[in-house]
Amino acid sequence: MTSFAVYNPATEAVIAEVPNGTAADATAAVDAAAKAFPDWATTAPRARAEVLRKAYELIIAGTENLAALITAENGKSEADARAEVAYSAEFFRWFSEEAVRTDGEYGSSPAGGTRTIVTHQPVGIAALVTPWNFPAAMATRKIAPALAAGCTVVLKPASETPLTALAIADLLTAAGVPEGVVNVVTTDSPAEVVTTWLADDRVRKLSFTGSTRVGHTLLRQSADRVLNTSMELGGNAPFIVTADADLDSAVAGAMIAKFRNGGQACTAANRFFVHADVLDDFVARFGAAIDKLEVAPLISAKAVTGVSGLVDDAVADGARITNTGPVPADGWYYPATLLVDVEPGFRIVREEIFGPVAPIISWRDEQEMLAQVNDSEYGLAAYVYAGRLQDALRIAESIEAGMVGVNRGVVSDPAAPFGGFKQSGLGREGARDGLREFQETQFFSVDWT
Ligand SMILES: NC(=O)c1ccc[n+]([C@@H]2O[C@H](COP(=O)([O-])OP(=O)(O)OC[C@H]3O[C@@H](n4cnc5c(N)ncnc54)[C@H](O)[C@@H]3O)[C@@H](O)[C@H]2O)c1
Ligand SMILES: N[C@@H](CC=O)C(=O)O
Repeated sequence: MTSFAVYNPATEAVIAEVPNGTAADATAAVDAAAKAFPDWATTAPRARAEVLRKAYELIIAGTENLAALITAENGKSEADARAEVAYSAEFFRWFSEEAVRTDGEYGSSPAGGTRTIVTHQPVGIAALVTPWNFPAAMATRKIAPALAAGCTVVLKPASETPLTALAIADLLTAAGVPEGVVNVVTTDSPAEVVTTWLADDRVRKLSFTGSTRVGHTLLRQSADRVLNTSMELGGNAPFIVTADADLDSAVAGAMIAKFRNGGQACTAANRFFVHADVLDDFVARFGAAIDKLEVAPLISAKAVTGVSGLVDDAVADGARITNTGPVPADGWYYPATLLVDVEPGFRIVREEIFGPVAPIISWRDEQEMLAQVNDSEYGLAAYVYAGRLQDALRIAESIEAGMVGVNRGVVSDPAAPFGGFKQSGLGREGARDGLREFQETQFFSVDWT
């Protein structure tokens, strides 16, 4: 088999070569998953739960190793990498607890002639496709519920970050996951591998996390077999600050919502709507924090070009750069940047930045601001900072987004249903909803006459 190179974004050096999987490897992975499925699907829920719990413990115990791997291939800071390891392990703990809650329903028909028993079956072999920005968590957010439900999986990690997925697969084997239950195919020809899976009748589920652009393609391909799909796609999160918000708290939240993972998060605040009465104060405080912020590198040279093009266009349209943070001379870096005098129609406001740039829009009229907030094909995350909870909730309820941080800059939580409205996706991950994505609902209609 041929191989492809994995790079360290901070040094641009090659750090590993991994197998370059082909269509034949994709089919071999499904063969293994198909062989393992009958036993895993009928393994007692408690036994599956204990394997998942062990996986949680092993990931936590191996935090330093896994975090170092994430930093090496993704470039994120050590602190962000450790936080990601804890977050990714948590999916195994949460779904080990959900695996044993095998709920169903029992009812009777209105006329009384039948009894209805509703149950949930594992959907079958699931194809999982994940991005590079959270190489551990985006994989475990799918693997944990799939295994809890009794599914076996084939996983294609992003070609930029295959090492973390391979390390997680090893940890799962050590935790007692049987051979064939989790099968990783690394490749730099994603379409070849994923198309093979989508065309294979034995694959019953696609769970994809990545861009809306690739999501469109995979949804079209999935239509041919009416494949069960879960899509976690792009975002364009608004961050709203009202006139009476606690500005210290809003700036602290903005730093997390914008700069966690260097802005390379689907949930990253992409456009700031700050009330005109507090605009200068907010910009001064946010700018002071940005001046000191050293960001991690972006994932690639192409990503740096993309972010810098968005900023250049915004400046050409009339925006002003008020603050920038420090960056090293080498590596794929773009500095933390604050932009003011931004208008809602600018490209930087309409597209996902996926980098450490914060564009600020000023507002006075709440309805006008909400219309601008909702004028987007995306609807993943949003953030609201307001002094009165009822104002925050009124605004939150008006936003077309699946997740709203209310006076906080993070929404991610394995126990909450993560997902988006509109073109940000279909379905939810985490919580009980995440388990349901890997189950088929079945009912038995029982004669009662
Ligand atoms: N909603 C969420 O939960 C969530 C989480 C993380 C990232 N994202 C989104 O992911 C994007 C960034 O990640 P990315 O750049 O890795 O996304 P991407 O869409 O380029 O790639 C995602 C995955 O799809 C694969 N892929 C690419 N082209 C393909 C094709 N033609 N056929 C099959 N597979 C293909 C990639 O190799 C990778 O594994 C952003 O838009 C971000 O918002 C969303
Ligand atoms: N930020 C998201 C992942 C998307 O990038 C998360 O926290 O799960």
